Amino acid sequence: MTAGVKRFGDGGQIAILGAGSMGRLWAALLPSSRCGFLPRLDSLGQTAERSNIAPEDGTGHRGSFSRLEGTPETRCEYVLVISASPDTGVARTLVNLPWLCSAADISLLLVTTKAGDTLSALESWLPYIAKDTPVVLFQNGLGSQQAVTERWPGRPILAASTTEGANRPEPDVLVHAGAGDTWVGPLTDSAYDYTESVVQQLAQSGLQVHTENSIVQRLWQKLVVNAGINAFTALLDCPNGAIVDAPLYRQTIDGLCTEIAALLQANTGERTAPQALRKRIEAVAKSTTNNTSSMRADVNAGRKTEIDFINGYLVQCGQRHGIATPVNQMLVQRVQAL
Ligand SMILES: NC(=O)C1=CN([C@@H]2O[C@H](COP(=O)(O)OP(=O)(O)OC[C@H]3O[C@@H](n4cnc5c(N)ncnc54)[C@H](OP(=O)(O)O)[C@@H]3O)[C@@H](O)[C@H]2O)C=CC1
Ligand SMILES: CC(C)(CO)C(=O)C(=O)O
Repeated sequence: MTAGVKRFGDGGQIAILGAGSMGRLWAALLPSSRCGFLPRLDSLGQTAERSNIAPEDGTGHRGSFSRLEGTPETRCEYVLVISASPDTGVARTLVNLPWLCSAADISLLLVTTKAGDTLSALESWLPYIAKDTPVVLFQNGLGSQQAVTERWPGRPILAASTTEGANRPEPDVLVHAGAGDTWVGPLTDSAYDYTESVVQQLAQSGLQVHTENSIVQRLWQKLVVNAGINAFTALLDCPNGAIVDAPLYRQTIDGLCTEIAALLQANTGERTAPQALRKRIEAVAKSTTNNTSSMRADVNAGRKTEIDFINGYLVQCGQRHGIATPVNQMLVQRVQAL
């Protein structure tokens, strides 16, 4: 592996695939002259059929995106509400960014779809994007990242793990609800040389962005917390802090942490006692006591949850390593039944 820092077109476009809460947050804070959203190609089927032009078979270097030729540029407008800083109070800014009609000039791709949508969203766009364009995956949980790197092992693919919090109380309002940290690191071999440059570019947002060469380890740390909080909040329909007193949680958390400790060791080599994991989960539940978790929000809005990439991923790991995961299985089944 070479140790150099790869420069890539700093003047190129930063394209965001997934114009939801996370995508809109980064888009609003990165330099606006360089940012735009990639539309859903599935919703543009008619345009694609009419143009009748196929992508350059996997070379991705064609420099233009024929499918959307003739499509007028449309804009995505929303209000960014920053309630993250107790010092500055609430600030509002109008954001107006393009839906991109061309993939020609993309020098960095941020993927902010939900975990379950990531592979198909990338399947539709990557054939048009240059093969040396770094792709940063922002999904929570694990499993979707591996699916992407197995599908495109030669591309520079990175992952981000973030504790930023964003939500959309209304379609055209994006609330930056909690300032946090974002760690970015390489998943594929060719991504190593891009990491510093990607971190520098993301840091232009003003958010705290750090290089993390052990990004999978970092994703596991977040997975542990999500596995111990999200499903309980969805099943109990309560804010994060309320789970710790609920009988369902109190009766199953030690069993859950025993499963996670064994899986953590089998997958990453990290040895952490189940009690320490429980402490970590409860510290986050208490520090985010009034939060509605993403899974509770998804269930209440009738959306598909990310359970398959959180407790469901742990069940799959258990099957691979011969580790029993009855509590994780119970949580997956019960959330799926909601
Ligand atoms: N929000 C947060 O605070 C945090 C989120 N994360 C993680 O970030 C990821 C995104 O979360 P979040 O932003 O909240 O989710 P959202 O549901 O708000 O956004 C996902 C977006 O992806 C779009 N999308 C889905 N499929 C496609 C496709 N094929 N092509 C183009 N766009 C597509 C959706 O479009 P449509 O609206 O049309 O369905 C939606 O706008 C998740 O994995 C989440 O766990 C991590 C930390 C914090
Ligand atoms: C840490 C936690 C539980 C905060 O709400 C989260 O990441 C989520 O809701 O998905």
